[in-house]
Amino acid sequence: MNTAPVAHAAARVVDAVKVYGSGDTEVRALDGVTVGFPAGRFTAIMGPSGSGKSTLMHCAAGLDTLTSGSAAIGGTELSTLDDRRLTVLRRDRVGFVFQSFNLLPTLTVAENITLPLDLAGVRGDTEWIDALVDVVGLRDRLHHRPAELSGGQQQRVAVARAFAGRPDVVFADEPTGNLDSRSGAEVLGLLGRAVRQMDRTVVMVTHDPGAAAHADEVVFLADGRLVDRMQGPTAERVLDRMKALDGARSDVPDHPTQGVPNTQGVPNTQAVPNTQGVPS
Ligand SMILES: Nc1ncnc2c1ncn2[C@@H]1O[C@H](COP(=O)(O)OP(=O)(O)OP(=O)(O)O)[C@@H](O)[C@H]1O
Repeated sequence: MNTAPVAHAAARVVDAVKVYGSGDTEVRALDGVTVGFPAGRFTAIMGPSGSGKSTLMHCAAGLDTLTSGSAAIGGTELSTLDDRRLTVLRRDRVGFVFQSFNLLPTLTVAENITLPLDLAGVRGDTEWIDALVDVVGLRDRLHHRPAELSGGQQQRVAVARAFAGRPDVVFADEPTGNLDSRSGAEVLGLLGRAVRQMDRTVVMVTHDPGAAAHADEVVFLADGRLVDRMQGPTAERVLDRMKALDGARSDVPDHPTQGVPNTQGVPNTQAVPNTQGVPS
């Protein structure tokens, strides 16, 4: 498996290690992950519960720091930034979409979309924002407040807000977790369109093979390690891969040195399970 950083990565981590706690309570959430998220692509991060997906996303996005290794956004090493510069980088160069929408209830749809720009004191590119409003299909809702919208519409506002400042990369953490399947598919379609039609970059954590199938590529984590990458995923292939990872994990107590089965025929050099940090 090729784990070298991608040349034109919008974001990447190299030899990423994240350890929570110490001594008996130590959890090695990331155990030497090297992965690049290519610019202009939609990448999904999948893996069993507790495999380190959220930790990887948070560290790659500058929301949390690594214990060792490095993380970069668009060529800027995050470890070289003090807190103020890191805050500015997150504000100006990273967009976020969370499961819980995180809209401000007192602001209108239009105000929520431009909030990051308003906080930064910049006007933003009005043509770009206008185009975004059409892409997310909210033109007739611009003066509504979040409570007057469906969950799917609220998440579409959050998607528009994430892209409003043309960030280097948008990180989405289970963006369809609170949506019914139809609204979820709409939001995933939007993320895909933003990447393919508007040349954006998206990195999405998901549990859902159907959601991952909207991505260009899926990276799989198991026990804090990168164990596989899949180009052009389908829900069926992702599901098969996840079943293999889950099966491997349940084998861990009996076979502590056994690697994760690899159904893709890809050499699997990093697949020794980490028995630390695996929730029961
Ligand atoms: N703040 C924390 N303190 C201690 N341990 C943590 C902390 N955050 C995460 N962990 C542990 O790190 C490991 C990876 O957690 P993480 O949330 O990244 O996994 P995940 O793949 O996103 O899981 P899920 O799919 O269940 O959301 C788990 O064993 C988890 O219990």
